[in-house]
Amino acid sequence: MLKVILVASGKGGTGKTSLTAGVGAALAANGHRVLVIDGDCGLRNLDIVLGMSDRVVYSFADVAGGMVQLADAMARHPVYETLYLLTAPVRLPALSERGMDQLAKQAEQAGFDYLIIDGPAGLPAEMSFLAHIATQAIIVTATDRACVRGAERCARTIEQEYCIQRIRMVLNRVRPRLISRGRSGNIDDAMDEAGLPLLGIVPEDEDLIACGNSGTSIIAAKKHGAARAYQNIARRLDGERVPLMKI
Ligand SMILES: Nc1ncnc2c1ncn2[C@@H]1O[C@H](COP(=O)(O)OP(=O)(O)OP(=O)(O)O)[C@@H](O)[C@H]1O
Repeated sequence: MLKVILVASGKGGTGKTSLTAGVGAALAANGHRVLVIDGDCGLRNLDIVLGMSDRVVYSFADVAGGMVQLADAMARHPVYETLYLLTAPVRLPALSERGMDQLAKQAEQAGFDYLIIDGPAGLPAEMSFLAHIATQAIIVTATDRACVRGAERCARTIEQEYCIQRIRMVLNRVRPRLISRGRSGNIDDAMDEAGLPLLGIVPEDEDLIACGNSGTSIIAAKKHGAARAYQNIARRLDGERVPLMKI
């Protein structure tokens, strides 16, 4: 059965796109059929991080609006054959819940196991349409208190307004040295402040920045650091019990 996962955050730039690309590639590398959608209307960049800018023509809004079928609109990843991308429209489109339902239905009929939506930061108007089809959410946050507070607010709204019950948190850009010196919030404090179960932690990893710029998959490039963290998260999404990585 198709799992539809919304990746969201309170603040911008917390690592949603990097996580969507990394976890999507990890799930595909583990044999799943994965459709990733860039939900950041007007500010799309998942195609760049996936190295697929030259492959995208249609957006998810074209499919939801009935202008094109999913099978004709989605683009296949150059390395992972079971990973597909549907990009975001360049302008904010008129969306409908019915259109989004049709999109999810087509994804299910096409045999996808996962549909991962790289959502916009915060809670703009289009969020309600993206959240409408989601059955679970991942909130991505840094460990600093302001960011965690934003994550908590975002999670609460997603739960109350869009009725998504399964919401988990990923702590990104975790820097153990700063934590041990007391200069960065620690993992327990972040969990207490957000009141959310932890799906995973991703260490600060400068290779991510280089990979994102060149469109190289971090999963293909290395086995440790953020790549390992994304692999662990993919396995947990799949129901495996995987201990938190030591960083
Ligand atoms: N664990 C990490 N270590 C180092 N850099 C990271 C990490 N995660 C993300 N980044 C970098 O942070 C920047 C923002 O990440 P990303 O684009 O994934 O965030 P976003 O939440 O999707 O942003 P937006 O809210 O603007 O859509 C990028 O340059 C990315 O390479």
